Amino acid sequence: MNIISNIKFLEPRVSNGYKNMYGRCLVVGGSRNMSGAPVLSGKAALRSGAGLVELVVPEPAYLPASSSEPCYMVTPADADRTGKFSKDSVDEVLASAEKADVIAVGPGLGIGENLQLLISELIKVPEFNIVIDADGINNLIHIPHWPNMARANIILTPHPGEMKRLAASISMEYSPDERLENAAELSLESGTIVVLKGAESVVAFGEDCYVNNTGNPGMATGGSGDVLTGMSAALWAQMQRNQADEDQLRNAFDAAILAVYLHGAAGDIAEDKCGTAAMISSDIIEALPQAFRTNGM
Ligand SMILES: NC(=O)C1=CN([C@@H]2O[C@H](COP(=O)(O)OP(=O)(O)OC[C@H]3O[C@@H](n4cnc5c(N)ncnc54)[C@H](O)[C@@H]3O)[C@@H](O)[C@H]2O)[C@@H](O)CC1
Ligand SMILES: Nc1ncnc2c1ncn2[C@@H]1O[C@H](COP(=O)(O)OP(=O)(O)O)[C@@H](O)[C@H]1O
Repeated sequence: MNIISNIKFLEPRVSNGYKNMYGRCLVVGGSRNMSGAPVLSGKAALRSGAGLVELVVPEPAYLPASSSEPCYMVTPADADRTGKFSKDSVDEVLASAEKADVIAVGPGLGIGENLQLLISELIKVPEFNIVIDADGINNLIHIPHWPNMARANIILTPHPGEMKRLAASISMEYSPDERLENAAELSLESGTIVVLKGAESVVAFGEDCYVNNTGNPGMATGGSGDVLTGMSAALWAQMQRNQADEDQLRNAFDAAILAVYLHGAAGDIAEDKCGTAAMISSDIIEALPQAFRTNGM
């Protein structure tokens, strides 16, 4: 195991920079009763510097998502009777995905066969860079032999409950107390970057592991993982644009480390302002500008 402590920050923007230089992020998520989750991811992606952010959500989530923030674009897609993405929506989502530098999939998606089809179509595409979180993970585990099927570059961001399910899906031993070992093994077995969330989140790229020291228990509130998802996508989009390095998984690793660090730093700023009990996920997004500025970005 190699413990990594180096954090790569974003390069300063060039004076003649324009939005396309800073990456286009797509958030694929939402359902009738979880329209807030992709909104949190989309807002966090904007506040983390993505040049363009698009949300694609099933039709019942379109109005709440589009009225929550004017700075991202929202595309409605076909929904089934339960208010989740339908089978017909898969091609609509793929059309948006082809335009994106990084795709974040999962927040508020729900679980079902159509969603498993959607995820399997996304992970098959070698050119795609994908952050898979929340119900993205809860669907991924139902796709037989998913690590063999995956050709895209992938960051997985499980909380400990999701980590346990991911481990079971590939017949991997799981022990809640061995966080570094679990994250490293899942990364090696699946060829993905793994962010195992919780106090002292672990980011693993095979045997290379980073252990985070920012954040606090006030972040144990609904939606704070959705914020991290949007941040990871935005930082990855900017890092791939700013580096000649073609190794997308290395870029993804650097982006995931920076995202986890800044997410915790913003959580600490929100805690100073609100306290641990009263803070909510939106407070973490509000604290992002200060977290970026404190770190010279
Ligand atoms: N405003 C919204 O629309 C929100 C939507 N959300 C969405 O709700 C969906 C379900 O996410 P959940 O995480 O609630 O559901 P999950 O079913 O993934 O997780 C809940 C279960 O997992 C286990 N678990 C969760 N966190 C754990 C931890 N830290 N340690 C150990 N076990 C743990 C527990 O057994 C728990 O009952 C996702 O799509 C998510 O994006 C949530 O993020 C909350 C906010
Ligand atoms: N005690 C804690 N200390 C530091 N960070 C925490 C703590 N509790 C939760 N977090 C962070 O908050 C986020 C919670 O994510 P997650 O469990 O996916 O929530 P949700 O599904 O509601 O969005 C993770 O990034 C996690 O690392």
